[in-house]
Amino acid sequence: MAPRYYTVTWDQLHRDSKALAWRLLERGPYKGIVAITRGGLIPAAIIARELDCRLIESVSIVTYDEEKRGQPHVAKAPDAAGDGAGWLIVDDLVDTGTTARVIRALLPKAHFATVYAKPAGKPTVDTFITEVSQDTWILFPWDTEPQFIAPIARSAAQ
Ligand SMILES: O=P(O)(O)OC[C@H]1O[C@H](OP(=O)(O)OP(=O)(O)O)[C@H](O)[C@@H]1O
Ligand SMILES: Nc1nc2[nH]cnc2c(=O)[nH]1
Ligand SMILES: [Mg+2]
Repeated sequence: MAPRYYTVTWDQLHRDSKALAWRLLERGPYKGIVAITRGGLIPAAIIARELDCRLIESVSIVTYDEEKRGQPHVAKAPDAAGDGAGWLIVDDLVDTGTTARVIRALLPKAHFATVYAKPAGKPTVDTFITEVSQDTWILFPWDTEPQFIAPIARSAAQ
């Protein structure tokens, strides 16, 4: 079945990431933030700014090639962060929870937060802001660009 799409604009991503920062504030302070590249980098930057956190670590877990899911592969493990105690992990979303399970194995004591969550991934995340259905594919601002769309009257006539 073709997925439905949920398009997230820069403004919306900024607003949703700030909402996540508000929720995370009461659980802090954190020793630092671990951003899961690449999707977690922008939310992590916004959250780091709001939580006044300057220590940012990155982990690269590659699970998808566009919309096709493969075996998760750790392209870069965390250099610092130990077992994750006192650290905050940030990603843009959880879908199946595959990436989350890999990061949890690497940093079992960290707090894991995402901006968006789908039902299958929800049990793997500690804090998130917006839930979308499992058959929805989230399109981030970096996945899209504005383009010409024909007037409704013209496209309806075809
Ligand atoms: O819960 P899951 O089913 O594992 O899916 C969620 C992960 O998939 C996407 O990353 P992706 O592997 O596409 O890499 P990217 O962040 O570099 O685009 C997204 O940024 C999450 O990290
Ligand atoms: N952009 C994007 N990447 C994903 N990786 C896993 N699920 C998704 C999704 O819904 N949107
Ligand atoms: Mg990712």
